[in-house]
Amino acid sequence: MQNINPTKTSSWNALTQHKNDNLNIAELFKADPNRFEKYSLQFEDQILVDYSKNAINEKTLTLLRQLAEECGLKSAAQAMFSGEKINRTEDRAVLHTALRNRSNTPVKVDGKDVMPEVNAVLAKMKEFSDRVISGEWKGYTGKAITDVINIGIGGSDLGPYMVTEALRPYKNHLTMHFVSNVDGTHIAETLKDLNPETTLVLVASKTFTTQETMTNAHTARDWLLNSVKDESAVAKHFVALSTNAKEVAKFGIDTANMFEFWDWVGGRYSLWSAIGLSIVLSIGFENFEQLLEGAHAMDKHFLNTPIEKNIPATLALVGIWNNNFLGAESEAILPYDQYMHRFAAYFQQGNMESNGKYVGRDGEAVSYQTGPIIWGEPGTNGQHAFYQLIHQGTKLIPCDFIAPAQSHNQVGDHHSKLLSNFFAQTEALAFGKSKEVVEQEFVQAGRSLEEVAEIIPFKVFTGNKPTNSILVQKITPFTLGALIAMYEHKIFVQGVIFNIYSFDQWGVELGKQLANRILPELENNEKITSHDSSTNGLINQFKAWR
Ligand SMILES: O=P(O)(O)OC[C@H]1O[C@](O)(CO)[C@@H](O)[C@@H]1O
Repeated sequence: MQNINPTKTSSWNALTQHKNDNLNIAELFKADPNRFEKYSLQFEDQILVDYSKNAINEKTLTLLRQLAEECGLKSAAQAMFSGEKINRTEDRAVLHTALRNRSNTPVKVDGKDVMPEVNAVLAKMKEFSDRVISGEWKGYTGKAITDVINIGIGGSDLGPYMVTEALRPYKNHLTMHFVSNVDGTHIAETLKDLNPETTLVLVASKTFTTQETMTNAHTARDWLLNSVKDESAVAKHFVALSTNAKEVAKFGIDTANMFEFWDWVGGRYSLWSAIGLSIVLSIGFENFEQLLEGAHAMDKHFLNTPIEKNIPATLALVGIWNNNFLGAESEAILPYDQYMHRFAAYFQQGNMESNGKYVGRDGEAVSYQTGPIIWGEPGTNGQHAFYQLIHQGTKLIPCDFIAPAQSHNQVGDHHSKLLSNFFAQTEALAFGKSKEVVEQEFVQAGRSLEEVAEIIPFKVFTGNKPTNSILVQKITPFTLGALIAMYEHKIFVQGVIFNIYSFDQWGVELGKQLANRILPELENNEKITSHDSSTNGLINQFKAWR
């Protein structure tokens, strides 16, 4: 991938000037009755992306598209899809798109087509999951599996957990559990009600060396062996999802029970790989295939659609406008769908671990903002918690509102009420409420303006808060796959323009290193003096109190 400092492009300069036009969303709507038609896009007649409620006009979009071109977006996308080693700092290709390459066209890494291996692992996942779901796979004492625990963290947890929750309406009889935290409470609370004879444990770890996961996996293994007291039981109750056969064997899992993936799958992009086995066990292989199909359809859209109609690219560019020119520091993802309650958490890792970088592709510190802070919660819960600040605070927080038109649970008028909130919020954020309207409302309520003069300012909403509305016909495996891929590509486009390496994560290493240094210091009662005074003080107080 090329090394292009975005701030040195002519479009960046022009965008900086254009910011001074101080676009106002309400005025833009007043001036153009066709704004929705112009600034909304449809995907396969199932996903509508309305980005019209942003402070953008034709000039903004033209300049942003020019920026993408000047930063080499097209060739970068080709490079990723064709297996070039765009993850330079780890010398790896980035091919989560190959995992869902339903067209099965060859994709080469170092001259070797990866598709036969991808298909072989998918076939193994199908065969295994069919046996577990049907009850043919028996535990050590001959009983069928009733519960599955996925032990993993980060990308080996967030993706599978988010998807199994989002697709709960498709799930079968198996009960899924996800254990990620090294806090013993997580595994203890999970194992408390489970029967080892009917529990299957998936140890999900790309590296198979992650402290949290390996600690939880050993605890689960001890729990099983305490109950059945025969090492051979492990083969019936433990499988590994990993790239590291050597460590899997060391742990005691037969590599026949290992579902492989490869170093060209980034952890936070791995739910499409063997890491998705918990998804397959939860909703069946055919539904998992639909998830892959949806993502593949979005991949093709991203790769082949001109930038004017390209959904991930458009969302990325509008995001850059808000982040780099209007000064927004964060972005909220707000699903109006209870099943999608982990969607924001999933893309917190997806986006922040990818684009939370301060060093550009030239090895120098960048002089501009890179990835935004991602946060969010499901719809109306957020309204009663943090929306106050989005509406009337001093910070600009662009929001993505996501909602299904059809609910999986048609309970009374719940869905109309939910969606009325979904529509109302973006309208309120964009258009606000002027002083005149506040006064009018008081007058209509029979109050005199003198009497209420003091409180009027507090009731004014300035509006002009940017939002995207993403309306999905129904959350199905296919549309969910497409939605996830849409956000993945948005992150990719932004990383290209930020001129950073989006697929490494060196920033998580220092904390891990220091924790490994501190761990032995906690194993005795000696006073610690090897750190700064704060860290020494905290460790010593911990030792006194434990
Ligand atoms: O799958 P593994 O190797 O256990 O890693 C888990 C997570 O840890 C990280 O490396 C960050 O600590 C993530 O990128 C990854 O998703």
